[in-house]
Amino acid sequence: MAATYRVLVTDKLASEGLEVLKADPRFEVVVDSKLAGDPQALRTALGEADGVVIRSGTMLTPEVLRGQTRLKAIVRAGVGVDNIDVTTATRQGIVVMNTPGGNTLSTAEHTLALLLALSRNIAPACASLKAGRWDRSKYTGSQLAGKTLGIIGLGRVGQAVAQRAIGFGMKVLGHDPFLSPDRARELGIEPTPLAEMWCRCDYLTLHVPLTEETRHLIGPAQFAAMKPGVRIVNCARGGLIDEPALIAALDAGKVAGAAIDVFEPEPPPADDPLVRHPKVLVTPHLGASTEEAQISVAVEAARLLIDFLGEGRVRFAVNMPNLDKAELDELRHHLELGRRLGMLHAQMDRGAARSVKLDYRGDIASRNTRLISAAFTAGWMETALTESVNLVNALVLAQERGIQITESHSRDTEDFGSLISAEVVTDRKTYHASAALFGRQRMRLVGLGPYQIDCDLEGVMLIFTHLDRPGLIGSIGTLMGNHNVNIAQMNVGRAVKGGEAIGVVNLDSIPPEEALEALRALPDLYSVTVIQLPERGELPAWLL
Ligand SMILES: NC(=O)C1=CN([C@@H]2O[C@H](COP(=O)(O)OP(=O)(O)OC[C@H]3O[C@@H](n4cnc5c(N)ncnc54)[C@H](O)[C@@H]3O)[C@@H](O)[C@H]2O)C=CC1
Ligand SMILES: O=C(O)C(=O)COP(=O)(O)O
Repeated sequence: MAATYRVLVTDKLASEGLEVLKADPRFEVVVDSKLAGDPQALRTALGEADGVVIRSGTMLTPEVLRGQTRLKAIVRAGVGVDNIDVTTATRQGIVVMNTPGGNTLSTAEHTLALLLALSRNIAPACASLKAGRWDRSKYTGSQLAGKTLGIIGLGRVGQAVAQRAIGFGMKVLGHDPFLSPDRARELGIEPTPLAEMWCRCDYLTLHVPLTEETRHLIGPAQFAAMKPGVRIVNCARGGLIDEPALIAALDAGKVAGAAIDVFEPEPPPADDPLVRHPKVLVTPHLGASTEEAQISVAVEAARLLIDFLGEGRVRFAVNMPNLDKAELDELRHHLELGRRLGMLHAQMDRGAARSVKLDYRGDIASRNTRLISAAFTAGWMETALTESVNLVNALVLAQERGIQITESHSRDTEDFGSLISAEVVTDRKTYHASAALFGRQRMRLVGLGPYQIDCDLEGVMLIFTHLDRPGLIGSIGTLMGNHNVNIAQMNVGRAVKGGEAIGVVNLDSIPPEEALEALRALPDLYSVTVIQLPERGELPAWLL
């Protein structure tokens, strides 16, 4: 059987992960770590891949990702996604996933290893002895027990470090805006504002992601506020510490020592002053480099890709809500209903969009409606945009265009188990349409403008407004027949007898232009629109 999906692996991945991918006949695996150092070749190779697995060595920059049309998934075998331009990936409709948890313990242990090695001068003492010296007093260290450790970032790694430091008899202070003070106390950590942390700690360790907000979290002002003789460990990301400011603080004696596992850039230049500094202990980004962590993240990365590309299941995505297989199976038809409603709106009114209001009623109101709104938006924008729109990027693309997509929810419905209504405001008009599923998957249009209607939301639909009078519907039928266009179904709706009414005719083919001209010339026919939707059962690739 020929493989369906091509997966590129551009960083060193444990063979156990590669085996998981290779064992699935749907997957062709291409391993090429040279690509990580060649952005142009990487860009070209990604053009022929459905998924890519990376670690921290591959930079997925905007230049590499822009314009990628085949690539659907990026999996980071590890935690930090700062080497991926997630914004560009999202705009391109590419899901970005990571494997949190798999390397937590190894990273926490490495942090403790650095903390101990720094305090006990392990590296210089080892080098000295190997050079033939027996220098015991020069390498007198400092004990961890009884000292205060400040942890910035109390996520998985930060908490695991806290637990271990407490085991060494340290007092632990912590700062994390997303951990409640009560939970921190339960973990034995004293929640502490950053300003207070600097002046109270003998040791500081960082465990936050690198973002625009955390870049240079520690700079000259923070070093100035620190307790003299503080020791610093960084096993998170190089950009978190302003490196020249750290060197100055080390030289001034304010900081007694630093242990650094991560750099900016990686690898650092051979003459990097921080790497060469005598008070700095360095390792080459080894936090996650244990056999156990590497097997765990590689196997998990492979499973994430198989689940996503093979089954449409989204786990550990950083740029879209997670979606498991059962939920996707259950929501699939509602997602498609939302998408078709969006496609209908786009064709009913081609004015400049201002806002969209989606109203969810009944059972569907308690489901993941944000995804249905994304599906609506994808359907609504897909013909207008050159880039492909899917569940990942639809809401972002709308937001970038200044279009607000809002939702309302209500458990009550009058006639339907679940009802989705969309109101789109453009510079021309405000248009309203509602749809519901009949049975599990029959998609029905049940409201158009002020009218109730009931017809299949599929294929070619001729929608017309007209005066509610005898004979008009018959002449439309005759006209279609004369042009050899077969009518599959016909439905009419009206607000009052003898007033303006709406008609929806499901056709087997698109009527020729002469037929439409003849229709428009019929007396008492006010508007005619031809809508083209997917046929019954047809789903886009991203919903299969
Ligand atoms: N050296 C290595 O090999 C490894 C490095 N890492 C790095 O460690 C970081 C943490 O990993 P995990 O603990 O697994 O991630 P996590 O997502 O569980 O924890 C990150 C924590 O940082 C907190 N945070 C975010 N901004 C903050 C701020 N401004 N101040 C204080 N806290 C803030 C978050 O609320 C979260 O609790 C990763 O983002 C990655 O950069 C992770 C694994 C291996
Ligand atoms: O998981 C992370 O964030 C790490 O920093 C580990 O990086 P690596 O996969 O070892 O290149």
